[in-house]
Amino acid sequence: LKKRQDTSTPAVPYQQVEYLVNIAVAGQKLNLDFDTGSADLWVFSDSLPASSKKGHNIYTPSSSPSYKVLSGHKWSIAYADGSGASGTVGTDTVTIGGTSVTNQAVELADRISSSFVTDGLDGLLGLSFSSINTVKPTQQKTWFDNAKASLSSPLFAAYLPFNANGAYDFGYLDSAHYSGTPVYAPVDDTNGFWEVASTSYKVGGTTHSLPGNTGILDTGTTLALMVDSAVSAYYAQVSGAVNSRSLGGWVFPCKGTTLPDLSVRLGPTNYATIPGKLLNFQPADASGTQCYGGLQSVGGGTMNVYGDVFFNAFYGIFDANGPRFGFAPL
Ligand SMILES: N[C@H]1[C@H](O)[C@@H](N2CCC[C@H]2CO)[C@@H]2OC[C@H]1O2
Repeated sequence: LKKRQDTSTPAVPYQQVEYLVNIAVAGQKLNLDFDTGSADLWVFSDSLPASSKKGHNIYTPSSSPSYKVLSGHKWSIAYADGSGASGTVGTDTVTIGGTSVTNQAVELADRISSSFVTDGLDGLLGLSFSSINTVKPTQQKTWFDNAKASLSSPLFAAYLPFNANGAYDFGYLDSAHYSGTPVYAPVDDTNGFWEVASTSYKVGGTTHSLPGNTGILDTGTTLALMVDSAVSAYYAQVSGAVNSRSLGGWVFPCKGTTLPDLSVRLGPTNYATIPGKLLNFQPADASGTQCYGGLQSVGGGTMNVYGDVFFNAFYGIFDANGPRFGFAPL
């Protein structure tokens, strides 16, 4: 984090697990999932049932002198993966790296869906545009929106290398986190996402067009999710690949498969090439004969989702000036 007075503070340390980042809400340390695909900052709170709280860091507003209730305010969020949470709202001081935001809306979960109990996270920190924040009756701003004026540049970057510790850099680009020169694509924030045009892709030496398609850059999504025509064209290059209903998506033989690279167009000019080796997500079954692809179907529509498998190959720069999205190989 670099603030205007340029005090140099370490990049925010973060753990590989769910790309969690340890932050302080009024001095209470929590592991939050930094999510560029949503705009709510919510935490496990002491109003959750004991069974849900097991194994989690819990934010207790009663022990925070700076906490204030945002009376009459509620939130409720449903995510694309079917999970969800809801509760009440307050404000407190939220510090990430060296930057503190006072009066940050902190959404207290009094209900969470089951997947959150077993996940290693204590909540989410939304980094999309505040226009999709779910707090009612008065919509609230993201931590980045509140912090950006005090950062040396109104930007943050995601460094999420495969199987290694990473970082979120707020206010500056860390040259140790990427190679070459970043290229940029204009962002359309109409839907509240870091959304760019994504009108073609390349696989196996062929360029395929995706008329009218876009892509959102979403650190909270694990895989790359594309429209069916692209997913089919990709796995047509992989012998033995099948779209398995029982295994929940496209799988292929773990042994003997060399996956092709996937190049996706971001913006009017540039392609980002995800190496095939990053597109083998994990064994799909206990026997380990079938492997589950890192590229899966987004279902319907024309909005592709570039999740963590993208960031395993590229430093992602989320720049409010524009807004624009930049990327450079790790
Ligand atoms: N932006 C994403 C969000 O981050 C995801 N999850 C929601 C709750 C935890 C988090 C990680 O599993 C979910 O999948 C796609 C979209 O919604």
